[in-house]
Amino acid sequence: ATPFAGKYRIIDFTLSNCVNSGIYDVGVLSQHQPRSLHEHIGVGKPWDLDRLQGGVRVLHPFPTPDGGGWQRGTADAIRYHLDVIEERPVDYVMVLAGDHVYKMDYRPLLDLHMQRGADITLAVHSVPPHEAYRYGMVSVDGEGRVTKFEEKPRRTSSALASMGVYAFRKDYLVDLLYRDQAVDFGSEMLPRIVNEANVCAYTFNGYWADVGTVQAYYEANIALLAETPALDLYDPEWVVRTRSFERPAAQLGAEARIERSLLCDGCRVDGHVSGSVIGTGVVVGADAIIRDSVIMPDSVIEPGVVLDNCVVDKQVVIGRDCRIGEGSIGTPNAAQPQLLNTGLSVIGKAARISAGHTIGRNVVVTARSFVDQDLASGETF
Ligand SMILES: Nc1ncnc2c1ncn2[C@@H]1O[C@H](COP(=O)(O)OP(=O)(O)O[C@H]2O[C@H](CO)[C@@H](O)[C@H](O)[C@H]2O)[C@@H](O)[C@H]1O
Repeated sequence: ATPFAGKYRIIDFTLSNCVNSGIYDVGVLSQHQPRSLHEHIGVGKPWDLDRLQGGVRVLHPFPTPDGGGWQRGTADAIRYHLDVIEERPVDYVMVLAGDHVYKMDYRPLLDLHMQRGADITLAVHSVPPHEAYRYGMVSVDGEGRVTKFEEKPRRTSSALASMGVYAFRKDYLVDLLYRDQAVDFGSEMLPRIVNEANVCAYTFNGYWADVGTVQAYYEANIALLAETPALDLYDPEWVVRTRSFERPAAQLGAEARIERSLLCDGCRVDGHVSGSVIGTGVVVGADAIIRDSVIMPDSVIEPGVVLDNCVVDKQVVIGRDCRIGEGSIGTPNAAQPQLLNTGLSVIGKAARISAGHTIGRNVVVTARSFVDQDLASGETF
């Protein structure tokens, strides 16, 4: 449910792909902090998923008599709710990641899956060699059959990443989850079952970003500011739907300057914004400067603040004249290895930073904290 591109949530992309592909029966598996996901999805109205038959439902983990209650991976999460799948009169089930930004019609993938009579069809996307360590890497024979699956290899000769988008024959999925107690598709099941099952690959060439790290999240937001972004959010043929609240138009003061940025409804800007994504309802005070940053909805940047290379979560207040994102880019953040050397500073949800402080790069301020001091590059507060 993390905001993306100022007015969307990341889950909107997958839900919109479903309905734009004619899939109207969707379960959303949640685990961590499900409340905002629940509030966002509600009964599914924005996606036309508020239905008596099918529609969308959020599926939680629950305690079981044998001590279960916490899903240990993607396969385990589906095993918990297997009865929901079993009771459906369908032949095919798609399993989709919820933290990806992409516009994909799943129908050609399903067509291929049916034509080939596959047990599983994996959507694959080419990635550069230095990113292979983040993905399940797939080798495919001349007929499109997956011959090898290596989860997050250090080295590989394959350039095709599994997108974490799977089509299953329902009977195969149900049987697999009963007989195989592995908890994760990518790290445990797929490397094994490519040898015994009919696993096919479907190549997707469109824009696709797994935004599961802060760096990838930031880059995917900033990529929207290109003259012709790879991800077109203005395409009337593929509308990305979201739950939006009625907000007044964005308002710019007499001294405001905005360049190469996205500005959402309900904003009030009096300062200078460049190369940034400014979410719904954000306030940018006079003489504030925001550069190359992502500001999520309803945060307040008070007058005179300077922000560089920041990701600011929702409902944050940054007090007057603070300077964030200064100093050496290379100072590593020991507690947050994924931020190492990215140079980004991250301010967590509803944090308060009192006036006049200087905060360096690679800094993480955790959600709801109150910062009343300077923070050097690489610190976590
Ligand atoms: N217990 C749980 N309950 C509900 N949802 C859960 C869950 N555990 C994970 N998920 C969701 O499943 C998706 C993928 O999960 P992970 O983050 O564990 O895998 P990762 O992205 O590292 O690799 C995976 O995705 C990449 C593509 O991004 C593939 O290349 C790789 O093979 C594959 O393992 C995410 O949307 C995540 O939120």
